[in-house]
Amino acid sequence: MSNKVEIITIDGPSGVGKGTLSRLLAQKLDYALLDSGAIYRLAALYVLDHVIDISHEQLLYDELSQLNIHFAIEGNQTKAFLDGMDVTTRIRQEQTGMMASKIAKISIVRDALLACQQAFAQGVKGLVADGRDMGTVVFPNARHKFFLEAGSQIRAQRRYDELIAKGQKADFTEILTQLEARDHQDRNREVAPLRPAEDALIIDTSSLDIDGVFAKVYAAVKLRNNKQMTVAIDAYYQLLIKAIDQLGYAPEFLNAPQKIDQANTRLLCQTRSLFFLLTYAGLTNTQAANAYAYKLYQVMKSQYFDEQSKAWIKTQSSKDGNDLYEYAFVLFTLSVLYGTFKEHVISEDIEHVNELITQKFIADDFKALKDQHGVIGQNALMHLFEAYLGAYRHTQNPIFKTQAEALYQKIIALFFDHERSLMREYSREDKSALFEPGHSFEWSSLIVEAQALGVDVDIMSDHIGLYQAATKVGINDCGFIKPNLSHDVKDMQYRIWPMLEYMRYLAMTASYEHLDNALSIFSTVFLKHDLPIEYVDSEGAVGFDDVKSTTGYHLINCWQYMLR
Ligand SMILES: Nc1ncnc2c1ncn2[C@@H]1O[C@H](COP(=O)(O)OP(=O)(O)O)[C@@H](O)[C@H]1O
Ligand SMILES: Nc1ccn([C@H]2C[C@H](O)[C@@H](COP(=O)(O)OP(=O)(O)O)O2)c(=O)n1
Repeated sequence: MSNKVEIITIDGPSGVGKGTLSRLLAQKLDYALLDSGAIYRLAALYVLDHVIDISHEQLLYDELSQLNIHFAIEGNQTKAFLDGMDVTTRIRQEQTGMMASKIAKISIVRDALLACQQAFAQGVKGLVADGRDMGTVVFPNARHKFFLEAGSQIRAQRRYDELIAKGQKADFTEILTQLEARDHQDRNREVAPLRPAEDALIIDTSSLDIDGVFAKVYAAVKLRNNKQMTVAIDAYYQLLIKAIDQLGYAPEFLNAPQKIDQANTRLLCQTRSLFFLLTYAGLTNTQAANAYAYKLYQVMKSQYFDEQSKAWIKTQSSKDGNDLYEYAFVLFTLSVLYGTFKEHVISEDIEHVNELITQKFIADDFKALKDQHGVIGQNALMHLFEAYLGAYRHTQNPIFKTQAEALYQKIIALFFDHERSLMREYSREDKSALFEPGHSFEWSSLIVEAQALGVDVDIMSDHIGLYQAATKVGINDCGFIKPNLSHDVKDMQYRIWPMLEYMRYLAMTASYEHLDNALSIFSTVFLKHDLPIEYVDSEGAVGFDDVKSTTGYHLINCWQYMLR
């Protein structure tokens, strides 16, 4: 982001807690504070005091763009002044608020007050901006955007309690009616209506107290500024593009492309690297990353797509020979690619690979997989489910929603262990069945994502239960969440990807406290020289100091939710 001043925008309806939160944040971070509502209220008071005809737009613009206002901090109160007069109490009266909301609908008024609001970001190291359109209009490039929500009853109750606490008279019904009228006016106006910016984090404060809201927002700001993760992602990106420049495709071992063998050209590396590049480009606005992604797409297609039969074929086998796994990644990656480039040819590719998967695996109820392995890899089906979600998200084609729902039912029947509340690794009733916590974390995230997309995942919608069960396994059996590496665990149990999947779920569900903690463990254990390292042994030593192309997928997937 080009902005050097760190700007945090807090938008939302009346009584949701914007002002309270903004003050706390500004204090904690030692940033300046913009209460834009107060500016609209000062303008409203000016209009009321001078009996200005608000239908006379030119007059309104001339007067309001010259408004003589200032704020002064006295004790723990911010006082507002209009033409040198202290009007702190008067601007808080509801009739002033109502007039503020009324003039706020007029486009020319918003124009007149824009420069005055933006000026708050000058000459300060940081700014917390509280209002209705801070993230959408006034500071669209702000680094951190939040939108607070809460039901109108709750918000009216807060206002009521506030007035009673101040010893003032209050009528709940009247407060509620006025608040809803103002909400309606603010949300439905044509110019700069109250709505969350696309990149804002929406926080429902209904069941959170002030400390709870503050903790969430403060932690989210800290996470977004998490330098180590950002540095690791950038280092990974540099390594990846260097390898592509050298070889023309994505190799399996990014830091040792000399380890080239047949497997290095496999489809999977191309898809995951492509996903990394596209997501990286989206998050950092690096156009070159998109160009590399497109290049890999062409490599992938020239090597693995048969123009004559219009089929994706595998010319080289992956390590585990699990075709579906790779095809699922092709479908997933092509969907994200389509989301970026919107090319017809990519949507045709999506159709081809979807057709192939349906014919080769779904039509015979995965018999081909069973014959091949005796067991069905839960992981391959999970990635197919993920691919259907991605395809539905990026193409909006309802067929993928239907496919996702059908597959989900199938997977739950095959793999969900109701007793342990975990996903089993193998389909057969095998006593040695594995419970890989990393995959259960991935499942937890996928359920959250499916729910957000409106995909029916009712059969096992309890992602929290799944996450908790997986956390227990993760700590007790694998130990990867623990910072202390000296206790007795099997070698190679500290793997980077389950840790990243654990963190992705925490980021998706905004469990910031745990995430912050996990991140510090992650950066001390898994980052060496800023690069994400695959394995650490039970002594805490780096087992494999490889940087694998597959890690990029987990890394960027986690990061993208940390930034939301
Ligand atoms: N999360 C919360 N839980 C309970 N009360 C809150 C919360 N946030 C704010 N309040 C109280 O609600 C009232 C309105 O908050 P305020 O910050 O003025 O809202 P806004 O600026 O969005 O209109 C205040 O009395 C404040 O102390
Ligand atoms: N950025 C802003 C801030 C306030 N307004 C308008 C709409 C609001 O109803 C009024 C009063 O805002 P204020 O934030 O003081 O209101 P509350 O404290 O939330 O009740 O001003 C706006 O349109 N844009």
